[in-house]
Amino acid sequence: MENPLPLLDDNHFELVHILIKMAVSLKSSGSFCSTPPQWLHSTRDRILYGYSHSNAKECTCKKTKRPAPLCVKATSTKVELDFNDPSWKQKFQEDWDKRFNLPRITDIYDLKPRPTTFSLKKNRSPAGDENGTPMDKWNGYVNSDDRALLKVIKYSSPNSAGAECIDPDCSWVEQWVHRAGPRKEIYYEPEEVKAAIVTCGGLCPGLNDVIRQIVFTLETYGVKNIVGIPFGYRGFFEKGLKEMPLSRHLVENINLAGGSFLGVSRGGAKTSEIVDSIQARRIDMLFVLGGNGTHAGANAIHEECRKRKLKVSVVAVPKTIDNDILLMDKTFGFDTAVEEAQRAINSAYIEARSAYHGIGLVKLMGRSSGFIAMHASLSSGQVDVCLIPEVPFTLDGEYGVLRHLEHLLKTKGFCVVCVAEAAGQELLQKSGATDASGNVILSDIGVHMQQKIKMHFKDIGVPADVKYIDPTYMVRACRANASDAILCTVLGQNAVHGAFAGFSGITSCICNTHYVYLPITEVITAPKRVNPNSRMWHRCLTSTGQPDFH
Ligand SMILES: Nc1ncnc2c1ncn2[C@@H]1O[C@H](COP(=O)(O)OP(=O)(O)OP(=O)(O)O)[C@@H](O)[C@H]1O
Ligand SMILES: O=P(O)(O)OC[C@H]1O[C@](O)(CO)[C@@H](O)[C@@H]1O
Ligand SMILES: [Mg+2]
Repeated sequence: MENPLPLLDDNHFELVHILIKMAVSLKSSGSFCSTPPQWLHSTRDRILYGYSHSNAKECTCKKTKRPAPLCVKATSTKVELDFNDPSWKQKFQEDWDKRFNLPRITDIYDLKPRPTTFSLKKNRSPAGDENGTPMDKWNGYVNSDDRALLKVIKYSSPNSAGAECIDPDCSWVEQWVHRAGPRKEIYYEPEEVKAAIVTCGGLCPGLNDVIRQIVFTLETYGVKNIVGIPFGYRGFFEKGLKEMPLSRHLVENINLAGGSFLGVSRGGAKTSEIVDSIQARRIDMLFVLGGNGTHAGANAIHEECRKRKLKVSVVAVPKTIDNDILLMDKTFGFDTAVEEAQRAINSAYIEARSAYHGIGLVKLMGRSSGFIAMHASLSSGQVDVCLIPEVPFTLDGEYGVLRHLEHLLKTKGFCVVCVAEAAGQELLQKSGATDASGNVILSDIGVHMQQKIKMHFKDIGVPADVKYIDPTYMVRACRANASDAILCTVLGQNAVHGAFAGFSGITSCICNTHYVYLPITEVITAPKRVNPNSRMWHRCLTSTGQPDFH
């Protein structure tokens, strides 16, 4: 839903028709390699939406042979709607409910729930307090039918800024998702549970806060056997890596430092070996903290457990400074990364402001999206040019960035540029290299721009003092700030409530300011990217005052 296509006139219908056919043929060939359209529409009022995907198997598009951001294999969920059909909304909603229904262990097991052991009323047992008042008089539980609305804006036109529409009229359609939190009934005997926690991918502020809250909440339920898997998925099969027993006492202070108490790693996604290990270790609940790749891995583990009919709940918590996971307001660590990034921008500003014809250049992380660069530019208010991968730009020529920098030096005497690491990749030579997880290693746009700026001003005979700052790992190796610490606390606690409620293959996240569970399959179809038609990007442009660079 990030980048809805504009309404098309009849002249473009043929094009849309071809696009839809391509989508269908790609789908039927079982492989989707570019960011899939959530929907396409035309003046003939047809819609295709709701592609659901299983895990990435390969990272090159079979059809185009081009590398894909997150190469995925399409599965069978697809609905074609005819907007002339008066019941299209109902059909949409039925399909929506199916897609967002949470997978649970009772789908494969015939299990009876038991009353929860989670109670914040210390003097009462779940069966009732000493006076016989039953716990169900305590309104502290979430009803399994509770829902939160994923979207709350009613756009009256598809041309409204940032509009996310389903039909050509942009009709209001309710999109409900499942509310997170403790249930009155649970599907595990806490005393018998073995729970494991694993942190994968790159570092991210808040990992320790989430680990800590998961341990606290498990203990509140009465779980005694809690372990940490060291160094990501690798810890499941790498010989010599031993699981770490965890307790409230052990993790009490880990949130005071950045990093991961358990260690992280990339690569080594061997689902069957991981599930062999889960089986051998008799793990009942697995909490997986990570980004897009980790979620794809968690879903593969969940599917494999189902195939083997194992009673295991796999619950993910979305971690990434990049904020590039679909549907959710933000991932934990993002806020802190933005705050740190802002410090780098501030230093660049001070350097540039104090130099004669100073140009401060800051490169910020973000593997496939420009959220950190956009938000840090907005929060600092000191950036004159913000460049993100979602908005193409040119450096040279009349409308290029360099000409604008000339103008800024002339008019205000200095300037600050913030560039996202994935921006302008088309201007650079690609190495084709990938990291251990199969992620493309990006070419260095920061160094390239630094050289281009220096050369340009030398060529035109204008002095320019370029100061380049690449804060790299500094933005993610720090401890969580206050807002992330709260997010981590809630997401960690909810992850445990979700596992006890018997869900598996879900992620614990925040949508539209409410805490919810989403099926992992719905959040891994593609990386989330900045919508250049969103109000946020427009606000960033208002703040920087930059023109279009093409
Ligand atoms: N499609 C996939 N299926 C199964 N496992 C995967 C998949 N993609 C990645 N993984 C595994 O998930 C782990 C983390 O992946 P990755 O390195 O891409 O980090 P991430 O979770 O996306 O986080 P970050 O935001 O730091 O990049 C790795 O061990 C990787 O092998
Ligand atoms: O930790 P590594 O392998 O250097 O990866 C760096 C990447 O990880 C992230 O920090 C998180 O995905 C990206 O912003 C960055 O591109
Ligand atoms: Mg990733």
